Amino acid sequence: MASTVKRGLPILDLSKADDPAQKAELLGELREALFQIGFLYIKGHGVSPSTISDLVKLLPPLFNQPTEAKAALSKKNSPHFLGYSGYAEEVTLGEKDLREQFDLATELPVIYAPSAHKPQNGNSSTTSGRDFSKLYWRLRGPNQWPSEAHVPGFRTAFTRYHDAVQELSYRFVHLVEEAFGIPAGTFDAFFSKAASAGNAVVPKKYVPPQHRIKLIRYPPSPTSDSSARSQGVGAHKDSSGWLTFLYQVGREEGLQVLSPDGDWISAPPIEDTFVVNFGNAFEAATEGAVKATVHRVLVCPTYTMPEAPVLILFKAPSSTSNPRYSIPFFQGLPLDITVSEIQSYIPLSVRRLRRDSEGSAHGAVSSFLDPRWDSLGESQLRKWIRSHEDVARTWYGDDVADFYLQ
Ligand SMILES: O=C(O)CCC(=O)C(=O)O
Ligand SMILES: [Fe+2]
Repeated sequence: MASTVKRGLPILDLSKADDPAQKAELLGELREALFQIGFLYIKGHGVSPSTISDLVKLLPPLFNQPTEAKAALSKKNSPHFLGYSGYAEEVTLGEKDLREQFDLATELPVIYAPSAHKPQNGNSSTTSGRDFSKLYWRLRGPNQWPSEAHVPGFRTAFTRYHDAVQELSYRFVHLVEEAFGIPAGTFDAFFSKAASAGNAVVPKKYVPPQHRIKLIRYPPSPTSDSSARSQGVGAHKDSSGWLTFLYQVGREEGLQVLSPDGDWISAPPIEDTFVVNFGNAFEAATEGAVKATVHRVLVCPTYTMPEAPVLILFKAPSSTSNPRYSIPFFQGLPLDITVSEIQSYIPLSVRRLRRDSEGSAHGAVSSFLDPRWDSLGESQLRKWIRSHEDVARTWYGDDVADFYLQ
């Protein structure tokens, strides 16, 4: 296992899926990546270059808006924790994250209904019997869009990017299912798509999930001491969703991945690729067979050599003065889904592959398995409240905030 990781993080070419002669090879590579490191690059992903560049070129104007315009989009306005957070407003592992970000999501209306146990819109065919007075439904709701005057074309470019990466994420999940040896489409029910024929599980109807996309800017490190790289975002497992599809903009490095041996491996930007990793829910669903791999971003004040020498041929050294931008897409799951429900979709043959966590730097299986947090929505609410206490106190009140902050 270690030998694979030491060769560098795997790069999988998804276009092999279209060629019957190459598909088996791709699925073999995917199985290895899933069970050995849980962190990989994909190329041949099918998202058009213009869809990516149309959003990427709006990142400087988005972040360079006047301070008041950004403040007007603050997450503090949003019970859904959607909007802008300023530089160093978030904390990971007790330390400030030196980045600023816009949190956006699939554009969806409010569904939370505090005094009702049934949806008020009468759309009972997909949602019957659901209790929308549960507080975690309040996480779901519309975006705060920047104004056309400040960032012209933003909503159109963002929506096109969202839709394309959503499509990629669904296609990729089908490959994961095949790599697991279960029918492609088994997890379609989570995304409110009709499950494919041949799926033995009778799918429950879920409310379509809301995917979240962060647009992040890491300013260059404030220190010129190259040994003192600062925390862009502290070591963490992704907790927002099922899978993460990260686009790293430009050439600025900083992303690092914790290997099972406890070494930090660089995950530099590679042109025309997305990085894929797995969230806490995926780790919990597979009982740790696929890890929610720990990663972090260190902001570099000076150029550091990438670990894979071949990359140097294709890259100019990073400049010290460029900010680093990145765009993670967190594939959402229905908020009322429970760990045991998700697990019922995963065959025992996969769950048995759990590596012994003892002695592994990946540590024990996610706290998402904690029975106190019955549904995904419950664990998401806890996560958002813990990272944005001010938003929580404003919109959810002190009792709720105190409960989840304990
Ligand atoms: O900026 C990056 O490259 C990674 C960001 C990340 O891991 C996160 O926001 O969860
Ligand atoms: Fe992350």
